[in-house]
Amino acid sequence: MLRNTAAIAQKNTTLLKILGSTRSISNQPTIGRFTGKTNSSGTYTVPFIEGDGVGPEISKSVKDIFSAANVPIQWQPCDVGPIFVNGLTTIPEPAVKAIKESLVALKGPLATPVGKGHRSLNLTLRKTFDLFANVRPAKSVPNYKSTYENVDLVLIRENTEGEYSGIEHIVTPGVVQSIKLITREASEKVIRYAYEYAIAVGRPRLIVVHKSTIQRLGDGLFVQIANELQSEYPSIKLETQILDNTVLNVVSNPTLYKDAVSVCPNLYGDILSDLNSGLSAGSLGLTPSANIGDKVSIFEAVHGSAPDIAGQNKANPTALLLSSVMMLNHMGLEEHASRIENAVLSTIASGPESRTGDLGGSATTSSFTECVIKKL
Ligand SMILES: NC(=O)C1=CN([C@@H]2O[C@H](COP(=O)(O)OP(=O)(O)OC[C@H]3O[C@@H](n4cnc5c(N)ncnc54)[C@H](O)[C@@H]3O)[C@@H](O)[C@H]2O)C=CC1
Ligand SMILES: O=C(O)CCC(=O)C(=O)O
Repeated sequence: MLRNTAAIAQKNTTLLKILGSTRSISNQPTIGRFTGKTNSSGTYTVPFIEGDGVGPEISKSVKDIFSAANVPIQWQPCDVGPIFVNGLTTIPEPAVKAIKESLVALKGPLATPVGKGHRSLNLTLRKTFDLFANVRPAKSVPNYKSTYENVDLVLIRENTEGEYSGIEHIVTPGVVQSIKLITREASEKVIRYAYEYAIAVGRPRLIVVHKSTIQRLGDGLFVQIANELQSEYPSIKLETQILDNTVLNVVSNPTLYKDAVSVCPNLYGDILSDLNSGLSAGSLGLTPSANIGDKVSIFEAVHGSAPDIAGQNKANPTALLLSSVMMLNHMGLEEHASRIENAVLSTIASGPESRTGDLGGSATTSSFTECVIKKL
């Protein structure tokens, strides 16, 4: 057993030398730490919401790789099909109970009907468990050339309110009001988390991205709170940047953000993180994310259900795999995390025949998965 662990560690060190430093962060901020326990057989139970569209295909990839890597996790299928209570979209009680017990879950993409039916289940999950911070790292992959090189961006998005509050009404026919809600409570939670995250990962700058020149009260409060908290985090340099400026800077030279963590209100974060994915890989297929709450955290790819390629064995499972790697680090299973992460990255690094179509390769979801398993 010891010899095995030593061999794995040696293999990991060698791979890390080839691939550069690890992408997902094993140093955890002090807020939102995992407190779950293993069951009597030494494994963790983790609810798995496989999701819609490409969800089941990429979820199978994660399950096959975890099984081959002997990760001490027992998946629990988790159905979040919507239930309406007093006209509001809610998550079924068994799913809520399972996630509250496990304190962690992995989630595939969930599709949202446009303009009718249930409200977004993604947002409902974030609200139900108060997952106030959405961490979205976007990093270039070694040996995979895309338009930009050496991209290494970390964005933290407010995750429970802002433009996603869902407070809308018709004032009079032809006039609609959508409310962007910004509260001190939610803003303080995400900004404090962002400071702590910057310390944990050793990035000396925190950049608050905002548009308080126009949204003077809402974004103004967000910026004000960042300024107020600064004295508690003297090792972190706080900067404020207007959103349009950030967009220009990041597409002109993403390396300007290499030593920074950015934090912003909800919708800006949604859009900027897709931009960051485009800069790091030219595809959404690589970008993971963590939805962090004080007790519960849910890990998911940044991308959606990709209906255009669903059911065709074409989807890139990397974003969900790297989300699962973030989850393993969060749970303190760092060795398993780096083993899977290195196998995934070295598969992509091996060349076009082992990459999926979104990265210009010829691999299918399942052949990519087989390749990762061989590299474990
Ligand atoms: N967190 C979540 O579960 C999210 C769910 N959605 C939902 O997903 C549905 C589709 O949304 P879209 O706007 O089409 O965005 P999308 O992210 O599903 O797709 C955008 C483009 O990226 C490609 N793509 C996405 N994931 C990929 C992967 N793993 N491998 C290869 N290519 C990939 C798609 O083929 C498509 O061309 C909608 O119902 C939306 O509400 C959207 C974003 C996030
Ligand atoms: O729930 C949705 O349909 C989209 C959610 C979203 O924008 C996100 O996950 O970033």
